[in-house]
Amino acid sequence: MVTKFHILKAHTLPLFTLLPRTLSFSKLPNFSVSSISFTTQIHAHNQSSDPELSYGPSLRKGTLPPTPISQTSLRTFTKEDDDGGEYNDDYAFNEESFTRVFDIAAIRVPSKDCFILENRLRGHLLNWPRIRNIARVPGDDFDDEEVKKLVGTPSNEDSLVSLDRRMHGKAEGDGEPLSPVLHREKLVKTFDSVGFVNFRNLAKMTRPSSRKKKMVDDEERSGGKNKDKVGRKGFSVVEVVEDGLMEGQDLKGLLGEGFHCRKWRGPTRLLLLDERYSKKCAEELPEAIKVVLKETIMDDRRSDFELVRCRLTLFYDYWQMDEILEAMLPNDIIIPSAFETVGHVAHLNLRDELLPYKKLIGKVILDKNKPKIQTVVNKIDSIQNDYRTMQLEVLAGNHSLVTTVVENGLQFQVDLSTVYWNSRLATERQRLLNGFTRKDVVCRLHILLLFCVAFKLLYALKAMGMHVFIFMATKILVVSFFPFTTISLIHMLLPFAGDVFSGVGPIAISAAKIVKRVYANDLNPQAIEYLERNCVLNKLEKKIRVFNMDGRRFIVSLFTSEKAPSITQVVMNLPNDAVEFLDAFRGILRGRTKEEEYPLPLIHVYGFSKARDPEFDFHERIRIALTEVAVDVEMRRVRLVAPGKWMLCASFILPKSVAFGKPILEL
Ligand SMILES: C[S@@+](CC[C@H](N)C(=O)[O-])C[C@H]1O[C@@H](n2cnc3c(N)ncnc32)[C@H](O)[C@@H]1O
Repeated sequence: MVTKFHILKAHTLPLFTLLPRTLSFSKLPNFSVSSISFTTQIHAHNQSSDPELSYGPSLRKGTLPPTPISQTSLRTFTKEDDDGGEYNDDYAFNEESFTRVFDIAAIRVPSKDCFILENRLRGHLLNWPRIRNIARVPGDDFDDEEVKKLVGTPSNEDSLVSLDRRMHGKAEGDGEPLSPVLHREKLVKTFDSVGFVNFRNLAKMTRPSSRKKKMVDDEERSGGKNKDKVGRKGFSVVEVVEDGLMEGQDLKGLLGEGFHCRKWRGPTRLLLLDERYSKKCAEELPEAIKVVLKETIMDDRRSDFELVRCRLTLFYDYWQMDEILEAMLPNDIIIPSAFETVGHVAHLNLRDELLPYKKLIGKVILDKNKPKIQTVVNKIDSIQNDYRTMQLEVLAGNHSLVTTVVENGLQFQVDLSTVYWNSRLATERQRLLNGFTRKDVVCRLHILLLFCVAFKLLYALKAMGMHVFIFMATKILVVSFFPFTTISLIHMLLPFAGDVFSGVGPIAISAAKIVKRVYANDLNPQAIEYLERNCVLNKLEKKIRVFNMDGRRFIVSLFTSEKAPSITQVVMNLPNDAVEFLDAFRGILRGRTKEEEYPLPLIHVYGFSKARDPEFDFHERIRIALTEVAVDVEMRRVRLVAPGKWMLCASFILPKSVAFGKPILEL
């Protein structure tokens, strides 16, 4: 899977500066340097001072928080070196420098009206991505003063304590019998885990849900750092700075003399207003807001509105990956545009100019894509070895490259450091396998159906005593199905497939869901290990036979065995070299009797071509490898792998003259 995260764009605004303060090199594996230390110093801007800045949240707007950046947020990464010793990969990554504070205005409304008003005022609300227009602040559900008034003024300190205890559900000890709920709560507190054995339902009711538990765990891990943050992921917080915006300018001006600004009573919510109204007083707010609020008051005389000034703080977690990277990387660098994901691994292919920032990029990608992404790697070199494995460097996260990929409903375990895997080929594999269904099963089922209908007809004719017709029908059957003799019938009922370069089995295992049996082979013993695991993982081990040998030898041994007549499809997915292996098919059926009855396999071979006419070029190479003048090939472009370099798939029925010809190979 490829994740796009940014349109290529060099940033132009000079408001940001990344100051690679110290670049201390001593022990990095390939550079003979070990640590790169950066401190980002990103200048926030007064949100309203630059009219050129567009609407919406931006790291280039807002202000920095008043408190100084703590040293604890400067993270140091420690990892093991090749000899098992630890070394510091020290680069300071300052998450707090991405905190931005925005001054905004809000209307405090009764909670019962908030959704209706949100709908009606939508065009005038903040409408920032991932920030809800309706905000909550601590204490917006209760008015303690009001509750105390209702209960009566407590006479002394003891009764105040008692009142407080009751308001917070701790009624025990003040003489009142416990309510059933409080009684249950008390029971829960006094039970240990053994006690739950006798009270299973109680345990179920009181045990925190796994989600809640996870949130608590996260809270503990962050050392309470997120405690004061609100929002879905704790990435933002809204605080009321000033009640009643601007001295003496309450909503009377906005809503007319009949409106009296009163202290808030009962549950309330904040409707965050458009950032353009942040400094506006009540009179300056648009007419539309005034009309809506007036109508609401007319409908319900108890409704109150209050214009308040708020502070909206957005933390590191709020900003998108591209915003953070754009802020951190120097202005003249184009930030990475995409990465591929393989299970929990994000796979980058960084350009040279990005290599000094690779760890920073890795960390941002990891932070912004957790928990799905657990590891970020960079491809070090182009694929050059026989097993087509990639050399990868772990940039961030855990160092395990063993991951599980789900493709077309099947699971594949892979170790990216030892086996080949390419998620980009998922669609191609599916397309190829759709062809399997059509040609091997559907078409064969049609023929079988025809057989059944014909025999049923014969039976009916016999029952009716129409012997002349039986004779004629039998004759037609024999003539029309003459080519389908015993071997052909086996072939029809048991279509088998061969995968010469199977890797960990994405094609072989998917094919096993369609055909009767698959013979899968790979030269890489590690790939074979994972192929076997994946067969079991997908409960298809009974339908797949696994081989670990050279492709040529595999082709020859497959077709010299008694399974040969059943092999209907052969896949050869090793685009760099597969075509060179086609010579193995020459003479594979030589010496077989009943030559004309032998069904010939459909071969799918992949290849690359940089030629001007890639199809012609690839066709030529196929003909040369088979030493055959005429081969009827169906050719398809799969994808452009590099500028001017196509990956192609050629499918053709193995020509009889090749299969029964003189072998080129002596294995
Ligand atoms: C491009 S990968 C394709 C794997 C698989 N079909 C897939 O789509 O993921 C090619 C595979 O061929 C294997 N291979 C390379 N040379 C081989 C050879 N001479 N004989 C058999 N397998 C070979 C490699 O180990 C690798 O797993």
